Formats: sequence, structure tokens, C-alpha cells
Amino acid sequence: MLAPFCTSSNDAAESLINITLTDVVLDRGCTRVFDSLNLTLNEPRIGLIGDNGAGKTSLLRLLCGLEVPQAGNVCLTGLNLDEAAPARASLAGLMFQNPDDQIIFPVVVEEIALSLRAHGMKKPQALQAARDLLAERGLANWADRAISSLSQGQRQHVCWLALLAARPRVLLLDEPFASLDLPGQARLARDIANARQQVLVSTHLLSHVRDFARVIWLDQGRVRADGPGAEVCAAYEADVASRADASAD
Ligand SMILES: Nc1ncnc2c1ncn2[C@@H]1O[C@H](COP(=O)(O)OP(=O)(O)OP(=O)(O)O)[C@@H](O)[C@H]1O
Repeated sequence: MLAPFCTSSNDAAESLINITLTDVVLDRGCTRVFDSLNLTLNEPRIGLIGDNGAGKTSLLRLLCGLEVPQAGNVCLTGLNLDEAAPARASLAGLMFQNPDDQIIFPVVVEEIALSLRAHGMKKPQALQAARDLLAERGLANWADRAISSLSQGQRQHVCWLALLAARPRVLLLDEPFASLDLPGQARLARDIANARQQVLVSTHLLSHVRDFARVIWLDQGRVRADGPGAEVCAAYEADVASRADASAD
């Protein structure tokens, strides 16, 4: 039997891990993305917003060890990326912007079972638990479907279920709503609200983070604003509107 994926907000608060970035410098290719970035990320729900290329994906990739900074430190629970490496998959898990960058197996049930096997389940048990998870969600008929037969939004849904099954302590979601239809967005928003883990969400759909206690607006690799979602989203929208007006003149 799987542990429940959702719990009360009190339990979510109890499972917070301390994330700090200190003087982080990150280059990707010939682009300097971050130049001395400092952040402490301790809230249960944090939104990341900003223009294309602002650094949202790069920040999420740093937190799960897919990017290594040229200088500075990224620490999870007080451990830097190297020290945290053995436990990293159980600390932080990324849902990629593009499902095809995340999905490994050709069939839905195998992809979700992979996440469960990371917790030591044997293959037959993991496959059965993956089927049970899909059935609980009314998706039993997806189990044996080829990933290649799913739409982009359906693949994103599989990625979300695989991440939930992996149960890392921090869920890093890179534009998770991008390909979802409106019912899918509502379902994912409800899942995020109920998740027992700490959640960082990057999105261009501000309605999904406006109610968060904390939203960070990244602008060309720098923190332009950081505070309650309603305030930071309003500031970003005002800036976007003023740039649109300026370019129309
Ligand atoms: N694979 C890469 N190689 C080189 N540079 C990259 C790579 N990926 C991103 N960059 C650069 O890093 C910077 C930050 O990109 P990043 O993907 O983090 O932005 P983002 O805020 O997630 O953008 P978007 O909203 O378009 O997803 C950009 O200048 C981008 O061109």
C-alpha cells in the first residue's frame, strides 16, 4: 500500500527542508545566468515568475543538482550539493518543462513504477502499485498505453504522477500547467495545495501562484521582487503593461 500523497497543511509545514543559495554564480553555455544569487527558500509553497530566459528553470535545475554553480553554494538541509548527492533524489525532484525530457520508459505503468522502485520496491510490486495509483485517479486505462500515444498534456500528467510516486521532500515544478487543459490545471492546482511536500512552481500563469504566501520575480537572473504572491504578481503585471505601452509608442 502506498503512503498517502496528500495530507494537512500542518504536515506539509513539518516536512520543510532548509534550502539556501549563497553567492551563486551560474553560467550556461556562454550566458551568465546568475551572478551572486542569494536566496533562502523555506516556505511550503513558493512561486517563480518572470520573462522567458529570466532564470526560473536554471534555479530549479540548480536545486536538484542538474546544474553545478561556477561559484557559491547551494545547500539542502545544510548539506551542499556534493554532500547531499547520495540523498538528492529523495530530497528534491524536478518535473521538467518538457515531459519528453523526463519520461524514460515507453509505457505509462513502467514510468510510474520506476519512481516506486527508487523506494526499494521489487518490480512486480512497483508495477501493481503504479496500476493502483492510476486506478485511484480514474486513469486505470492509461496503464498499458504507450507514452507516444499520449497528448502533451497527458504526458505532463504522467510526469506529475511519477514525481508524486517518487515522493521527494521538495517538488520542483517547471511550468507544470503549460500543456494542461482547464480541468487538468484545476486538478493539478488542487494536488499542489494538498501535497505533503514543499513545492516550488515556475509559471507564466500567474493565477496559479497569486495566492501563494511567497512569489519570487526573477528578471535577467536577479531577484526583482520577493514577497506575497498578490503583491509580486501585481508588480510584474504592471511592469509588463508598462513595457507593452512603451513598445506601442
Ligand atoms: N542549455 C542551455 N545552454 C545555454 N544557455 C542556456 C541553456 N538553457 C538556458 N540557457 C540560458 O540561460 C538563461 C536562463 O534560462 P532559463 O531556461 O533558466 O529561463 P526561464 O526563466 O526558465 O525561461 P522560460 O520562461 O522561457 O522557461 C537564458 O539566457 C537562456 O538562454
